[in-house]
Amino acid sequence: MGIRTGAQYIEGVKSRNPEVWLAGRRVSNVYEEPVFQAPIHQIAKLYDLQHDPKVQEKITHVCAESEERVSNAFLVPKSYQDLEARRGTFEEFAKATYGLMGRTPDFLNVVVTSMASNSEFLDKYNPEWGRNIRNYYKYIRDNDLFLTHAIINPQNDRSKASHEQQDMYTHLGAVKETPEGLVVRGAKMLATLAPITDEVIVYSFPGFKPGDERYALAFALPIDTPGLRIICREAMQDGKRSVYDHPLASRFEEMDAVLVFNDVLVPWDRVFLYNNVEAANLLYPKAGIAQQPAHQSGVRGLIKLQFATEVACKIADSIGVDVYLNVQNDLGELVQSVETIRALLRVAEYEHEVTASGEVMPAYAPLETIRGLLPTMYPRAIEVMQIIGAGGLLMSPTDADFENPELRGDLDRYYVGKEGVPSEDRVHLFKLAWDLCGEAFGQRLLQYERYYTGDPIRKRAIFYNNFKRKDSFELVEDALKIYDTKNELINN
Ligand SMILES: Cc1cc2nc3c(=O)[nH]c(=O)nc-3n(C[C@H](O)[C@H](O)[C@H](O)COP(=O)(O)OP(=O)(O)OC[C@H]3O[C@@H](n4cnc5c(N)ncnc54)[C@H](O)[C@@H]3O)c2cc1C
Ligand SMILES: O=C(O)Cc1ccc(O)c(O)c1
Repeated sequence: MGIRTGAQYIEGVKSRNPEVWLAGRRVSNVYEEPVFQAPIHQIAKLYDLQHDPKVQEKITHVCAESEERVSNAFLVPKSYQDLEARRGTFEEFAKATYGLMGRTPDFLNVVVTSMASNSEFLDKYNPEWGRNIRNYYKYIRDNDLFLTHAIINPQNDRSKASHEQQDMYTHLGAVKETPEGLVVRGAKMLATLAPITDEVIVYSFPGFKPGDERYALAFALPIDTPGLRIICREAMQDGKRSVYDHPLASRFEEMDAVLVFNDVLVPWDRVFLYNNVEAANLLYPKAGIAQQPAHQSGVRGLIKLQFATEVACKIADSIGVDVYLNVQNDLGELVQSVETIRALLRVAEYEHEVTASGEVMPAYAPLETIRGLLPTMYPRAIEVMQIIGAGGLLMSPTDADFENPELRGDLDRYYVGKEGVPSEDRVHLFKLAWDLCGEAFGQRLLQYERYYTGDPIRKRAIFYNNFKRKDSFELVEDALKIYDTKNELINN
């Protein structure tokens, strides 16, 4: 089949009835659920983009193996040009959502592509695992599927390993083997967009300890698999809020969910790893998922930071405060943050690494630096927006107020911005800013930037330890050598 249209994606959503729970009730029809309507249509828009003649060549290619047109997210990069082509897809998808939706289909499509192309290390443990992930890659590529993922254990007692939790199946684990497959029980988080996806993939970041064997697993399933329960967090919009009052929150909310597996059968051909602590700990570093998906995260994060920066600049300009040095300093800092991430992305692409099989990956150090910096740069952009918007963020009336002729005169007079900025435009802009920096919707976007890639503190510590292990510290070594006054080496 190759690239799907938005209508085909929606047909898929309508054809399924996953067990979704929202605010205490079972959602009877995911497509008709007001909370999911806008995000479904945002995702559909991305599928339609793949058919838009203006960008089709930029974001898709004809796959040599299937001879069908597929997303560039399914490309196994072999050159810098392939990285550029893949970046094209990430960029167009992120621009269409202002970088606010992190788990658009391209993200997990890259994860699975990378797992499949680097799956050989699994053969040593079980040749079926590598074969299964390679077949799964072809399946999602050829059917252009949209996946969610759940890789974190629920937050119960983080000071204890999975096998030390109060209940053996609080964390998702294997219960038994059957001729048809593996039966799994327990919970995983935090499956973003789960209710409106086609499939779920489960794997883990490293950290398994001996004794954790039953929890060391990776697999994928259709999202409506019997026994799989999706428990949504509280929605941040009800699907009925005005687009004028909430220009972003009304459209771009990504639902997050805990997945509960009630003795779910995973067919053997969908098991990628099982009962093996060593293999599970190697999955993240060996299967390229530390690097290939971070390319998507970096491009998307750049566009989100750029968007927040533009919003901060526009609100400052609309009320004439960007004539002040302190405001220019804050806004200049945000523009420099954008430039920093942009430069790091280019370095990651230019200084790409080539694996033994010839696969090209963006370079680790600049990608990891992006991952280290965005969790503070994005919250800082939000803080600057709050500081510049100040009380204005809290004086916005609603579109209903603008529609009331009794009030309209006052609104036009007292909510006006600097010359040339009518009140309705100024209020609209401040509402856009409030969605980002005040609403629960915006707080989630901030929390996402802090944690989408794992705990930023531990990630930076790993980065430092890798640096220390590999760097030869030759500048310091050289400076410690003893030279005489003519700069001749006396003592090595
Ligand atoms: C908006 C959002 C969307 C997400 N979407 C997804 C998704 O689609 N799929 C998915 O699988 N995951 C998703 N995640 C989850 C994300 O991967 C985790 O939030 C992230 O890995 C951090 O784990 P945690 O939240 O369990 O925090 P924890 O690991 O519980 O950390 C909590 C705090 O304790 C500290 N801490 C915990 N353990 C240690 C330790 N061993 N040493 C030192 N300090 C420690 C941390 O520094 C942190 O401050 C999402 C998260 C957010 C916020
Ligand atoms: O670290 C990144 O930037 C991207 C990334 C890769 C794999 C994951 O499972 C994940 O949640 C996030």
